[in-house]
Amino acid sequence: MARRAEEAGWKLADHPRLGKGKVVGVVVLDGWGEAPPDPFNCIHVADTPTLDALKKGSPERWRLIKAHGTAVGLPTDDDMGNSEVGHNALGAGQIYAQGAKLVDMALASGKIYEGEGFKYIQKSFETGTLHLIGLLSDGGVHSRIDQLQQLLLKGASEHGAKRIRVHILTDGRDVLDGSSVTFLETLENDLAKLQEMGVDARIASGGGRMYVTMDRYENDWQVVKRGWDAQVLGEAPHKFQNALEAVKKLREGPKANDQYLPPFVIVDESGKPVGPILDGDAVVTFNFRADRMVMLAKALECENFDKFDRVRFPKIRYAGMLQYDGELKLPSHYLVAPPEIERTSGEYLANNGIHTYACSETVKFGHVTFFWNGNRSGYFNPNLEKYEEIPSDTGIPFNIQPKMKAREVAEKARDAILSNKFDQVRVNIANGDMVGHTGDLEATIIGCKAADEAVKIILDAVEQVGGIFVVTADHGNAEDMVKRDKSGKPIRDRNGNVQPLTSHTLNPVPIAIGGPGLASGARFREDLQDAGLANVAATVMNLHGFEAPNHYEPTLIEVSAAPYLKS
Ligand SMILES: O=C(O)[C@H](O)COP(=O)(O)O
Ligand SMILES: [Mn+2]
Ligand SMILES: [Mn+2]
Repeated sequence: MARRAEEAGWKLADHPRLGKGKVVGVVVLDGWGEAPPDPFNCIHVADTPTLDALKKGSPERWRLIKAHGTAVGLPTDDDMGNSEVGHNALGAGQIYAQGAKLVDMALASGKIYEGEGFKYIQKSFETGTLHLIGLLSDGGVHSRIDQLQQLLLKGASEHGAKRIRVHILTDGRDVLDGSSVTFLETLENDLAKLQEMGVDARIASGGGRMYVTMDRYENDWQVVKRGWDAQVLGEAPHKFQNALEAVKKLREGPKANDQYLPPFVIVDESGKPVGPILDGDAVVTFNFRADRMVMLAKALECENFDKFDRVRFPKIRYAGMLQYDGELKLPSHYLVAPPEIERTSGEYLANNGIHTYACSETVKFGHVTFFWNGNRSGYFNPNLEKYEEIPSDTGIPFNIQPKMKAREVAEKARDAILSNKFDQVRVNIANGDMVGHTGDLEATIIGCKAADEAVKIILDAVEQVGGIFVVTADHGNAEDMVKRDKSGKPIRDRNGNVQPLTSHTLNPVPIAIGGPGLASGARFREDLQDAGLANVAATVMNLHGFEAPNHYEPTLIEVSAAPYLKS
């Protein structure tokens, strides 16, 4: 093994001051940023003694790091962080231009229309319909409406599409609830312009992203089926002649919101759906992010498919905005090549004999495995790695069960740490993020407390075996749950009500290191004020007793011969 690693350039140098053989517990708190104390900061309001103690510990072992914008490969510093880019950066130790940026570049240069993917779907433009399916918002996490507009207006119609049908998924998760109406108006406006130009362009179906289509990690295939029925078969419980009317009306339903709108189809005067997907059509899923599109990609592309009854499997030309799964090569056609994230810390550590255990519940399982490993789902070395998934609750919003599976995940991690079989035990604790996205403050406070308790279970196990811990997060969410004005004050309506912020934030996230196995002279450096998530991989490698490769973002820690002094 050592020889092979050396030959392929995978061998890591020994760290001059940090030894090997200590278990390193790596905890990623999903959606856990740092913000000033405030009634809408659910992390502050919640009882979180474990995380509080880490923060109060000392600046040598607790600090903040950037988790948004260019620090994680997003187009601008106005882009909030998200799990995909966050875990990519944490695991890869390098900053890659991410999907949003790659699509922007391909559109700006026009290269998107010269690529194999576009040329492939273009073959259907003469006689078939072009269907565009995806998340309609400017959230920039899974998709962006301006990319749809450019692809639609400039691209497809200028390149010969004569009949276009858009299948929308309303957001309210990466953007404010209720904003679906404005995005829809923008889209209708664009479609009207296309119609004036002689293109038969319409919305064909819709539904809320969390209830229709955008499930992930195979948590609930019924979500994808609901979308399939509306988009492909033209069948849904709600039928409207106009999409704006559909969304406005369906939002009136009890507990209805953008994320969970029921599926609807648009029909003509005779009640016939205006845009089912038929043989000979082209389909583009315009989300650039993989996790919540790859299930639909499977349904659209795989001959053998048993997840639900598709009823009809149309012969289409299908392309993803990006390729969503590089190993399965799915979809096989795509408009923009995904980032090639290489030489991740997981692969290095596997090549240097490190045994790794990774665990999360279903809704975040791929985050701590697939995203962490540079969008790769398998093991690097099955003899050294074990990935375990705890099934998430299905069919309910997470504010109903805000504790989620935090305790179960922590207990698995505890057992893995105590087993002495693993060098690294890595988990994602989902509550801050998943409950934060519901906009329900009370539930989020409960979720944050549950996450803190989970961290305690893991830190206690680390303590017991004389190990080391790293506790950090992938981006903010639960620390700010209200829409604010420019000065930071919550915006209130006439009745004094605030609008919950369901999305992620631009805030930095904490990172804490410690544990009895951590060398007494190890401390955070002071010269890396601008450090971000990509600096964590080198740090973790150090804690395993290795130097990080030169092309990695620098480690956050330094080790002096003498113990550091608490300030
Ligand atoms: O997919 C989601 O749930 C949100 O759009 C983003 O959340 P995540 O980046 O934390 O997964
Ligand atoms: Mn996340
Ligand atoms: Mn999230």
